[in-house]
Amino acid sequence: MTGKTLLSVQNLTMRFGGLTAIDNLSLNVPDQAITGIIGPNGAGKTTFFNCLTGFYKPTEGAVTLNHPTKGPIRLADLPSHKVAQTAQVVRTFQNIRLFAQMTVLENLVVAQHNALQKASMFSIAGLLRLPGYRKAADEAIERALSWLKRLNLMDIVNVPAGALPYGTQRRVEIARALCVNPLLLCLDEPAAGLNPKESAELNTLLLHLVQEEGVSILLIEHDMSVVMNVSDHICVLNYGRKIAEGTPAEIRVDPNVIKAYLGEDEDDQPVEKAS
Ligand SMILES: Nc1ncnc2c1ncn2[C@@H]1O[C@H](COP(=O)(O)OP(=O)(O)OP(=O)(O)O)[C@@H](O)[C@H]1O
Repeated sequence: MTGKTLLSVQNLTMRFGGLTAIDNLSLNVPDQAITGIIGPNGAGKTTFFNCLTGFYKPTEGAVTLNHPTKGPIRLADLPSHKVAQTAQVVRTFQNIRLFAQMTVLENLVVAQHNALQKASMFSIAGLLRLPGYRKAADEAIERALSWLKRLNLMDIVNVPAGALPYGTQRRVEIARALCVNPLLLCLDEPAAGLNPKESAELNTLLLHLVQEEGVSILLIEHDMSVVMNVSDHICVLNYGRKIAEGTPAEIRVDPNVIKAYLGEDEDDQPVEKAS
């Protein structure tokens, strides 16, 4: 952790008609750390990500990314495709969104379409394969291979994504998001569908990304074996409101959290897996 705040959320509210999905949320997301976002189903976690990444325009409030070289960027001022490019805030989704028929490498290169499109001058240079476009295409492949190496995925470079085991597909999704060079990586339930061994491997990967690669992570997760083991800081939402914030040790014993989430009826309990 650098002690700096990477993302400031101030009085964020998102309403859908009469339903308040995010209710006056304020939160400081630390730089080079993992911040867990937990809460029962419908608490507003994914809506929060949708507000960050420009998919929704918040009803009220502001989210500011404190960019190390560009200064403060108000995310709501950017069109959604610029949030990744300019503010370097990148997300993954609850359900896997890889192109199943494409190889792992192709999936990672396609993710860099913004840079390639710019270099193609929106088709002419690309069609003629002019040097500027070729350079951008080579760099996209190099960047993809570099992340695949760092994430130990080189043995599946040419395998169609759809043929991979579920846990590996999740890893490829994270590699693909990293190709966009995020400062803040927003992961929406990356442990969903993973077995305990895969969850433990995910923990190692997330800690590596923060400690060795300098990425900051916002992590929505129901799997407590992941969120409690890797988070530096946790924010708990319930009905769109922040009901607690603190270290994993503080959150585990917080009476409001136990009542609203951790201590629910057996059927609704978040997944506690041995790691
Ligand atoms: N586009 C939308 N239109 C109307 N209501 C919405 C919309 N998106 C989300 N909601 C509602 O906002 C509330 C919060 O939903 P959200 O998906 O953010 O919760 P969540 O905490 O991510 O839940 P889960 O853990 O089940 O993924 C829910 O009541 C949901 O039905």
